[in-house]
Amino acid sequence: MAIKDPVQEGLKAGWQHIDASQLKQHQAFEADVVIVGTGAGGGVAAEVLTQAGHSVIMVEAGALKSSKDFVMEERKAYPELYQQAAAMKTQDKAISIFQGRAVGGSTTINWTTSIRTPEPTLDYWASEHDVRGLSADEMLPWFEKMEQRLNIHEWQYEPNRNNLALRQGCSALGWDYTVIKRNVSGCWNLGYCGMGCPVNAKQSMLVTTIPEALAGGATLVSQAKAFKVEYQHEQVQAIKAVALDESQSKTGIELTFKAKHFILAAGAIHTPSLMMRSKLPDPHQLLGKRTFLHPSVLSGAIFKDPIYGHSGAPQSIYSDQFVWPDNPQQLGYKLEVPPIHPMLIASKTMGYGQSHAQLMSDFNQLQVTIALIRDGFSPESLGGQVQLTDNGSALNYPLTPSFWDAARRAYMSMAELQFAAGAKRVLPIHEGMPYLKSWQQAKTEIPQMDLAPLKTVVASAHVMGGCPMSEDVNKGLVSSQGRSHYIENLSVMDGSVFPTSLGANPQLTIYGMTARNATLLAEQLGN
Ligand SMILES: Cc1cc2nc3c(=O)[nH]c(=O)nc-3n(C[C@H](O)[C@H](O)[C@H](O)COP(=O)(O)OP(=O)(O)OC[C@H]3O[C@@H](n4cnc5c(N)ncnc54)[C@H](O)[C@@H]3O)c2cc1C
Repeated sequence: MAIKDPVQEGLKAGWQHIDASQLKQHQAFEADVVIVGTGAGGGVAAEVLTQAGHSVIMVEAGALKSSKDFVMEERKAYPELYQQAAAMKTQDKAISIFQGRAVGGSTTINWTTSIRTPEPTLDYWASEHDVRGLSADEMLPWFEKMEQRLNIHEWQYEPNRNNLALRQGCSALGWDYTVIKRNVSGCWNLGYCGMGCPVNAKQSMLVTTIPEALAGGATLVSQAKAFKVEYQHEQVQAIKAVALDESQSKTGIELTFKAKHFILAAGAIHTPSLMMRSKLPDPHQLLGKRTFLHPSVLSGAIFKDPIYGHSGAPQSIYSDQFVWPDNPQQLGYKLEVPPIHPMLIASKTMGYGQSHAQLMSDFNQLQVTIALIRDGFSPESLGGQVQLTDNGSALNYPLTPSFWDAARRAYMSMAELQFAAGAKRVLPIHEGMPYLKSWQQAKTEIPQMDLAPLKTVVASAHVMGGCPMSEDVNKGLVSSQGRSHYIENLSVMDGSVFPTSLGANPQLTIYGMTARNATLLAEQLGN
């Protein structure tokens, strides 16, 4: 069956796409609006502004790939579509970070879970961070608009066995669980969303908003990495970028982008580091601080029957049983499962030699539950700080006692859940931890675990914050509409504007907020 490939079709139809790796001369570009980054924020902003009649240029460091390149192989997907070939880590190497680097950004490789911003999070932003206009009622039409645009619906089919175990455990224990809404259309239930959707069912930016913007006359410049925002008298004059080749090396070609208005949408870590490198005003020293990760701990479980966690929609059930604990000083955590692919699991689990070989030989029976810890809601949870390095940036994210307290509670919950779902053995993913044979044993062993950076496996696919929004300049660099407090013609529209993490997967929050903010910007810019 022939797969419809909107990217190849668009290119044939004459989209304005410039692959900067092929340029032989320095070049200058000009439009009404220049957008840096084409992920959840950049993609939506490009569509909204183009539809409002503005000329738009999208500048993207990654390459333009399409379903013909998505061949369901980790060895190809990670180097081609992920930041640092999916091996990115925090400065002390204690947390693995997954982020996209391709046209479509992280949406090209994400797992399609689509959740509105939890109401307590929006309330907290209003009360503690002076965010205005983003209450649940005010955001409702924007979520509805994006849910319709990206075909976001509850997953109609039986969960794969990895997710089923999460549901069974919750049912057995009487815990809350929810069927996940996904942004897919005609999904084949393959399970390879994280390697780029080979059948274009995932309604990522790559096949929705970016094609719409390009069909409406926008220009896409791929393999072009912005390195400097030049400004004078509270106005951005230009953004400078370098062309990159396939191996991410600079080709020596420089690009200059001029516009009436500039939008930074390079994602958390990268938007703040671009702003830091450009020495944009930051009188209250906020830039790059309060970068959040939903740092996640993992629990493996071996079942008698195969789980085949690589196959089927990667996420279709979550549990919010523990996200909002009664004690507000405690960090809460959301329970989900990840897709289980061999390289991902081999590199994100512990052990070596026999113990690792044993784990990998049980691969098809392996169920994995993750607990995403909701960071940023208390003085004990300040997140990380982006720091510039000689060749880029790094995130310094200290794991604090309040994180370890949540991690230990999360290991307990996950083990209880997995045994309740019928697991034969449970393995908290932590250096030296033996398989636990019963919930009784887990209750004895988990409180003794010597949790520590590099011993405990911690990972994140949700990078947020670092350029917070607030109406109070002491707390935010941009307004609740994403407009810079200091530079008149600069906005930020991506996950970096979150004042805290969310307690939910971030893509729909970014879609909804950007739809709102880009619509307001389009009005402000006039026709
Ligand atoms: C493996 C994985 C699974 C995920 N699963 C889910 C999920 O199921 N549900 C969910 O809600 N969220 C999920 N997420 C997270 C979600 O996709 C992101 O939170 C969201 O896409 C972030 O949007 P953004 O616009 O902030 O940045 P991104 O989508 O990351 O886009 C930023 C873009 O900017 C580009 N860029 C960076 N620096 C520069 C520069 N200097 N010049 C030019 N371009 C630049 C990058 O290459 C990238 O393409 C997942 C993420 C990953 C990595």
